[in-house]
Amino acid sequence: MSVNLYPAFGVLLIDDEASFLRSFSLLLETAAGINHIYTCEDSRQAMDMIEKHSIGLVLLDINMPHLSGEALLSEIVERHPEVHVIIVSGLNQLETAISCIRSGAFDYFIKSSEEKRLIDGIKRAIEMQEMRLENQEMRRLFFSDTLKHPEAFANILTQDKGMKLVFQYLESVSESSRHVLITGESGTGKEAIAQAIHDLSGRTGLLVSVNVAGVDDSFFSDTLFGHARGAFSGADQARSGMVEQASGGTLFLDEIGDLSLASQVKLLRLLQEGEYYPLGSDKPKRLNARLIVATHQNLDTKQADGSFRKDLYYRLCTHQVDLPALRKRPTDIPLLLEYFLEKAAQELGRSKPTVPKELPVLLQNYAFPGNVRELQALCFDAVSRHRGGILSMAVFKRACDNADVSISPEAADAFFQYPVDHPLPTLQKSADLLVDEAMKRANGNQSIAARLLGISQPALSKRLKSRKGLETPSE
Ligand SMILES: Nc1ncnc2c1ncn2[C@@H]1O[C@H](COP(=O)(O)OP(=O)(O)OP(=O)(O)O)[C@@H](O)[C@H]1O
Repeated sequence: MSVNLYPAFGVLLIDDEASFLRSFSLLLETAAGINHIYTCEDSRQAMDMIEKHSIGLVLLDINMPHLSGEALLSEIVERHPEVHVIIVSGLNQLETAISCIRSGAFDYFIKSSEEKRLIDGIKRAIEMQEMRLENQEMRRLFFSDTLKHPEAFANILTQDKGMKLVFQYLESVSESSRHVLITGESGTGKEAIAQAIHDLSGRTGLLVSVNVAGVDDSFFSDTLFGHARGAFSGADQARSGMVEQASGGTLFLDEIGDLSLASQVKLLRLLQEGEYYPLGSDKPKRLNARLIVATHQNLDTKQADGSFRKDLYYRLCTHQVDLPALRKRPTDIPLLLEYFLEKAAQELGRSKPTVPKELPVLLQNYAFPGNVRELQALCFDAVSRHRGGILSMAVFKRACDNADVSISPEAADAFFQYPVDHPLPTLQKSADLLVDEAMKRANGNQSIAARLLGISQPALSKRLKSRKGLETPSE
């Protein structure tokens, strides 16, 4: 069975004491889940190992025969400045520590250091190295404008630049062990993106999804952490929680913005400690899953009104993507329309209907509060009612007619930002400007423009004709 390696790069332990190498490896694996480890007893072979095994972090002893730790440190810094080196030495000498740090060591610990301090220092170095690699990957993707694994996004159709940047960003952080926060309105594809992140990560475990909206605190603990036998009346059997089921894989917590404050504390503790206790058990278990969380809520507002913990937010937001609403990516609408009509036709065992050419234009002027999910549902509804010939627009028009067309305060503010030093346009002029804008948005289609303006098509046609008459120069 293949095992997930953490971190993605190799960690090389160099020490001439074989027994120390064994116990140190064991400590790194049990206390920090680090299992991508190489060991080296003869410091003369270290440079070859660094090159052969894509080493990103070296944990180096100082006192060694043949080639001392200080000499090796200088060589690593010169030939592989990208590799972080932490000195883990039996020597408790301030001078040596200062000299190593000056020569380029990332940190210095003595072997008898408190275990937690040592592990925290090593984790810090791993995080820094992961961040450096992510930045490097992001730069590469930014300049090449290509994806290494487009297949991971095969189910997320888009030709929107913003979405493509999201894909590139996710590819560059895919191998990181750090958590990802996905925000975006309902139906924008957050769950589909979580699946893509999991596929890209190469993790061999499962993607386990839990919707935490409306879940009370004890149900949350039981669902995530599981319980021991006899933990409460009715717990006849021990049951593993979702954290364990996602071990070696990804745990996806959807609707995290709706999590109760009591459960937020538990989630924070899980992330801080990296371990948890099943209900009724005093044996801790390690968190061995990557966490992805998603919400359609505005977490800034929720932090401001005290309903979402700031410390939890900071833990979750190391990697964050915000998915644009469908109305903000109008070029995706024709693409998704074709895709969902085809899919609906296949599932309903029919041939795909012909799309009237004004349908994409109509939909590009609709706000889509339910985003991609809503478009998908409309397509299925339209195909199921279709009786041959050109697809009727009735289903889509009904959705547009039911839309809330009230202007939001922000839109109203933007609309009335008319420079105070300009004279106001007359009512007639304003109406003409509105008509022009509607015709532009409707791609010249009068019936769609009339809908946008809330008037009938003949009324719009009359208005346009009378304007033409006025514009014709008199002889
Ligand atoms: N770009 C896309 N291409 C194809 N299908 C998509 C795309 N985006 C979303 N979908 C589909 O739309 C539906 C809704 O997507 P998804 O469940 O991922 O949204 P969500 O943001 O998680 O919604 P919610 O906030 O309500 O949980 C799914 O069936 C998904 O497969």
